Amino acid sequence: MVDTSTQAGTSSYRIEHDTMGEVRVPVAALYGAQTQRAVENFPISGSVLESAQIAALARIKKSAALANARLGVLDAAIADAIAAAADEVITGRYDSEFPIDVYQTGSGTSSNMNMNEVLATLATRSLGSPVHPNDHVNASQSSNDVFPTSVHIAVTSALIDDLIPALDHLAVAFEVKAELWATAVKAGRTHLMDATPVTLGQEFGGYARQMRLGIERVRTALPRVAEVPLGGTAVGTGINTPAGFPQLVIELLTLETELPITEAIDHFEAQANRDGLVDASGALRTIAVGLTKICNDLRWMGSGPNTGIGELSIPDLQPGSSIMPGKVNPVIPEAVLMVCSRVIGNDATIAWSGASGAFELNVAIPVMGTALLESIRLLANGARVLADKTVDGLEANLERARALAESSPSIVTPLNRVIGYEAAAKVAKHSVAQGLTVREAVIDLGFVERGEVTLEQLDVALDVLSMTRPPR
Ligand SMILES: O=C(O)C[C@H](O)C(=O)O
Repeated sequence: MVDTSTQAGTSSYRIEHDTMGEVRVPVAALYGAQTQRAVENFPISGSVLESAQIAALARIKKSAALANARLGVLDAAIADAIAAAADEVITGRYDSEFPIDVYQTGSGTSSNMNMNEVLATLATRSLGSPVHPNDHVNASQSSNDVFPTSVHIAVTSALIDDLIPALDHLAVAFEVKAELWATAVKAGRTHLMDATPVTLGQEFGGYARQMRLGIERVRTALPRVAEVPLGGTAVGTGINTPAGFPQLVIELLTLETELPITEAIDHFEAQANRDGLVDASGALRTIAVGLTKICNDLRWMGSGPNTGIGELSIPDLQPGSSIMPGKVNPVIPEAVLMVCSRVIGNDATIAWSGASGAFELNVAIPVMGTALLESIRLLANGARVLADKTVDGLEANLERARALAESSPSIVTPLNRVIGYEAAAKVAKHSVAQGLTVREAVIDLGFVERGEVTLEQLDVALDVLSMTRPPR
């Protein structure tokens, strides 16, 4: 397809052809006419495909070339040249040859053709005879099965290799604190109002479990993300593939990626929607919702130093204010809160895009892939940063935490069973109104004098630590 002649005044370009005619392409580019058209058609976001997805596309092309050779569709030398070219692209050294905007054709055809053109150029060079982007590199394939498969592969890999280990790392950090603070009593709070006591260990154990459930949610979504449409070609029928192609190409792809990729059980389902991605994003949204709550808890507990709750000291990482000297802020929880905002926003994008299909094809796949890969990266990095730069270094202000627990009027609750709910409510209100402890308020209101409760009963009932361990 390459016309090596250059026109006067266009020496930095070469002329390429496609089925629509001639296109001027930068002289050194490995890509061809269709990529150049897409670059010019979609100057929208300035964001291109993630490197992980480019590598996944190249792995698919390599597996397809080898499968095609084995099934007699491609000459072995051409297939080997394509596979070798794909290996080079997988290293990332040619990422700049993939300049097409994410906001492009909804099937990802432009990016599929970009890969076909780059591999065709590299394979042509190494083979010394023409390798065609469509006839050879794209043989037995369509963008409609290849491009979504590349998203699913990149997402599967990122979930297994990045997100799950990062969430585990954060869960361990919470578990360490849960054990350390097993008896560190503090005020419970519901509706942001004083409630009965808990321990810091109980709260942090809850956070750890929340992260472990997040891992379970991701693991549950994984098999559906790893089920790929490759082999269905244009509409799921597998038109233009040799018999046995889907099974063989996916077997080779599994070896190539070392991921638990499986062939779609129903190629029409797998091609017509991207529910697996919507599902995975839902798991990420739940994790982001949980992390938002946890980061806010940490900020509240670390608020102060003098006018806040101050049960925790959050590690000082950097001066907080350009104007208020000595002020230090909870910068990591704030950063992670923004991560969560983005993940929740990306989930809305992914859900809406997931609905953007008709009949045999979804037509919002590039943005789904990019948003999902971004969410995974942000959550994985955010979880690690939160663990290493905040949770690990948290210190409990044990005396302050206990004093606040003891000052909660809700510690009157165990007295319900001794003096009744209504009398206990009077005690709670009296303690707040008069600035007394609950114990003092009980005595002040004459409950001991009247023999309605003994001092020994009071000591047992008002022990804040024992309130954190109700009999089971
Ligand atoms: O690019 C292709 O292989 C197919 C395209 O997405 C289409 O369905 O029109």
